[in-house]
Amino acid sequence: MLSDIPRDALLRPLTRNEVVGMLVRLTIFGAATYYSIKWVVDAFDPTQKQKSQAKKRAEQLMKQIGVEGVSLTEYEMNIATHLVDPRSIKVSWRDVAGLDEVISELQDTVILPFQKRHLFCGSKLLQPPKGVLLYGPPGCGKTLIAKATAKASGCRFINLQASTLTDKWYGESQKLTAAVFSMAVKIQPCIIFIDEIDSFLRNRSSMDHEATAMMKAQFMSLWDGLDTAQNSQVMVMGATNRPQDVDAAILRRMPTAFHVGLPNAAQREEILRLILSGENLSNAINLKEIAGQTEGYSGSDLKELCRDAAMYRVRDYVRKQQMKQIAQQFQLDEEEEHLDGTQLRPVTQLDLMFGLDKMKESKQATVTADPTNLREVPLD
Ligand SMILES: Nc1ncnc2c1ncn2[C@@H]1O[C@H](COP(=O)(O)OP(=O)(O)OP(=O)(O)O)[C@@H](O)[C@H]1O
Repeated sequence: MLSDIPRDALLRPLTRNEVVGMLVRLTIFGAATYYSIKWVVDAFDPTQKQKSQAKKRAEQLMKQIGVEGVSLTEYEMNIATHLVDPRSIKVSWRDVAGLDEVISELQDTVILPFQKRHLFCGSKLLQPPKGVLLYGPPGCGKTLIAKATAKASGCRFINLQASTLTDKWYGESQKLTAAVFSMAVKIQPCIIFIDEIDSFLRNRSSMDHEATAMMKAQFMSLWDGLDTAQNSQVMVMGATNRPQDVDAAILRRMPTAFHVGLPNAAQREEILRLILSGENLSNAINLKEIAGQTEGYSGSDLKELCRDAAMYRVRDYVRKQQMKQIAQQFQLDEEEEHLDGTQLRPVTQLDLMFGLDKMKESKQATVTADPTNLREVPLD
């Protein structure tokens, strides 16, 4: 084919127009190749749908919490799906009973530095902690406190599940870990909350997978980076039932630790009062008596007890309605006229006692199955 072109034409230098034309053709060809390859890769990527859903959700959440004009990487977008809008959190301090001391300390050490930033700027001694640990047995209010803290501080809140970082391909975990911190800095003030931090940052051992060990080391170094950035308003808040399983190096990074222990009798009474507030209670209710008989119960146990107690009157109501229908069938409705009401009867002391008995039985079964479940674990 080249032989058909006159020799002169091949040897003469290209004109300006020809060079421009060639460059344009090359650019179009390059762009077409790039987009075709991208389209094929995207079409065969099984996580593509997930990624675009995550992007949409992240954008929506960012808009909701009032972050605009911040551009996020693909990995930061993924982390952004775990953002919580403090205004959408229903829990406030009023929903936490019997933990006044913890709340007051949290207000001083965590919330104040976020809210009154100017008072903490001048002094190195007054720098807010970069890590806070809530520890204690299950069901005693750690998550409740974390949520109320986020609400009260007005900070952006990343509710990070360990699996978000760990259940990933090799290399992805490290990128996501980096994204947690870079995104938190972009949207600060921000609290990174990690529930069950022991499962994520547990004692390092020689058995650790290389990727896990690297991810932990990276997490710590990024965390330390927050310290050097004096003005950063990012805090890691961890919660655990098993502080003894958390890596010692991680515990050192959370010098401010709050023990959220099993409630004593007075605290149990407060929790019961809070849980039952708003319920229709009989005048003869004696919460002190129930509190006295629930030694070793967590707030969550007490809630379950009250739920059971409240259910007895629903069952009573349904049973009486059924009796009424049967009576009507036998034309006995005059006698059963008083059952016509649609109101539930008040919760009585007897209901609570029944609830307590049921709870005792189920606790007995749990203790037999796993005695370590209900034991309180000290920090050191
Ligand atoms: N101090 C409390 N005041 C009011 N309610 C409480 C309190 N403690 C626990 N509860 C009730 O128990 C439920 C469970 O509490 P929460 O999830 O905060 O416990 P937790 O300590 O985080 O438990 P886990 O370690 O199992 O995650 C709460 O939703 C709340 O209804």
